[in-house]
Amino acid sequence: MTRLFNDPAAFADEALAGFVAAHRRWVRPVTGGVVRAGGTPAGQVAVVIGGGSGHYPAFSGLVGAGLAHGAAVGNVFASPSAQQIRTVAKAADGGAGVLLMFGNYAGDVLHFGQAADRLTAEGVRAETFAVTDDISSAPAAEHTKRRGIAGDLPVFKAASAAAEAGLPLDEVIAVAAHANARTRSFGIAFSGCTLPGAGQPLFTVPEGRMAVGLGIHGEPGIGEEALPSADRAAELLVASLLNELPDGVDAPRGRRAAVILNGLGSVKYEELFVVYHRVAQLLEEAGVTAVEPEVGELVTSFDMAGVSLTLTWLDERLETLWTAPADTPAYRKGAVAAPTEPAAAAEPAEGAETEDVIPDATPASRQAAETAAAALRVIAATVEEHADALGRIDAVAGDGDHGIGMLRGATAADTAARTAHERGAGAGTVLHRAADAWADRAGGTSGALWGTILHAVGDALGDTERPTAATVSAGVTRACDEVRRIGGAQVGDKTMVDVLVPFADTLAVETAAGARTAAAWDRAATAATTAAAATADLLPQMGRARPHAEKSLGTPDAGAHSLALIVRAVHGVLTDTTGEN
Ligand SMILES: Nc1ncnc2c1ncn2[C@@H]1O[C@H](COP(=O)(O)OP(=O)(O)O)[C@@H](O)[C@H]1O
Ligand SMILES: O=C(COP(=O)(O)O)[C@@H](O)CO
Repeated sequence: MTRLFNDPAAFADEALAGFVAAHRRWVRPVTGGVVRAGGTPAGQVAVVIGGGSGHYPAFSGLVGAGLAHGAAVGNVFASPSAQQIRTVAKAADGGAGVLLMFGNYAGDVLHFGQAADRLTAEGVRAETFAVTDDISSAPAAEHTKRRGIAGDLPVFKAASAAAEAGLPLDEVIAVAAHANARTRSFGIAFSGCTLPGAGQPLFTVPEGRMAVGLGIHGEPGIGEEALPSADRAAELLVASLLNELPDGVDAPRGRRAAVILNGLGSVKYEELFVVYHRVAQLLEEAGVTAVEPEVGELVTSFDMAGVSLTLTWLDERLETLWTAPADTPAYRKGAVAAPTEPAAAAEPAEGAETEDVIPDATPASRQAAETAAAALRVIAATVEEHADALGRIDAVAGDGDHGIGMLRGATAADTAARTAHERGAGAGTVLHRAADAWADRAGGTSGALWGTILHAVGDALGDTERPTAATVSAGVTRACDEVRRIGGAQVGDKTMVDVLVPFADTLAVETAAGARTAAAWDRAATAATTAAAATADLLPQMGRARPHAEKSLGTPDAGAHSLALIVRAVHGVLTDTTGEN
């Protein structure tokens, strides 16, 4: 249970403010997160890590000499937005490029990828790297689909130490890839976490049982077993990792490994030590030398009761990087060198980058903008009405935050759309402003995808022409193509794509047959509703729910369901404002 909070929606922001107040020796706040208080030494590659809140000390607690140069901090269990990541990276850039590092989650992949694109376009060389250490989240043959859990730390540390040693960006990336390929984690859980303000945990484990193969967002385990003794738990963890050695490590005997026994939030340190006692014995029996082991809370999940074991199979180079000094709020070892001259702080003052000019629009487009703004109003109201239910659907096999994220995004989009409309914007600009606000405020997978959808429709509508059924349909088709392109999901993967495709296709068919906008939209929305319900029979192949595929059978996909609710509600606006049907 998370007991101490004010407004649950403000929890992540308030926690970050308190963290900064307590750790000014190491960090300074910037828009979207924190950077090292002393800045990045000039000419050094900056490693910017990030992810959702709720995992402390990941990610802000790992910023400091020898470790990250900055951290982008998202809302609870949601990736930071591309805009947040961009501003943190610009503030951290020391002139030698930026490596953006994160755990492999759909939202993080989308937002960090978009941030890298924007940074590159602005002249800052930026690359991304996703950590994939959790062996329970996909088979070895599909290791690129694996999640990042406590293995984040040794991979971040290897890359950061390489940057600190003055290596150029390409070599820092190669170090990250090598460390990641040699890092494996496996975990067990005894109870789920309760998000601030939530009445119940994201999952429960029956008395006397444990979940095997935990996630760090309250995702239920992939299996369940009888609760073991501490020694049995240690045996399961060690055996699971020794069972899957990385390429280049033929046998454990004679090897050296960085070892992390990680508590997820409410397992006491003494319990961890009891488990580690047996872990250390087992590794020794297997002939593995544990190098500077860490036993404690390094990547958490609020109050989740669980523990994971991480091994990074070291070679000489990785051992040097693992044992290199570090000095951060939550992780310290050795003595770090005195800071060298930092690069000049590069964060632009908020709002100072470009003057906020609303592009010219024709009267016809400004009139259409009224409909667009009204649609955003209805979307926000619809999401608000269904937010709790969306969270419950998402909690079945995901992280339970779909309602929260959608509400943050839709509310921000509504405000941005209304403001732009009041300032005389055309339909395209209203939708672009709404898109940016949604993605920036919500973060997470759905934030990135809804930002993409609204942007694509805005592109099609523009600020000049009076939108027709054909331009609206073209915009929706474009949105559908873009979502498939950036997310990589296909129909049948149990995502919002299962609804977006029939919605776009029906709209196109009806429009080509001569239907007016509202009538075509009505039939497309009906197809969307049917398709959303049908996702209940699918097994998820993408996103957070994938490792828990069986659990999600019988429940529709959260993002598919919210999309269907939204397009149905928007039909009311089209009917009301155009009088068509
Ligand atoms: N690769 C993808 N392509 C399209 N949609 C996706 C993809 N991955 C996840 N989704 C959609 O995102 C929804 C979850 O959104 P959100 O709650 O923001 O997720 P998360 O908490 O995992 O970031 C899923 O229900 C699914 O519809
Ligand atoms: O949950 C996180 C990010 O993934 P999403 O896909 O945006 O939910 C975050 O807590 C870990 O980075």
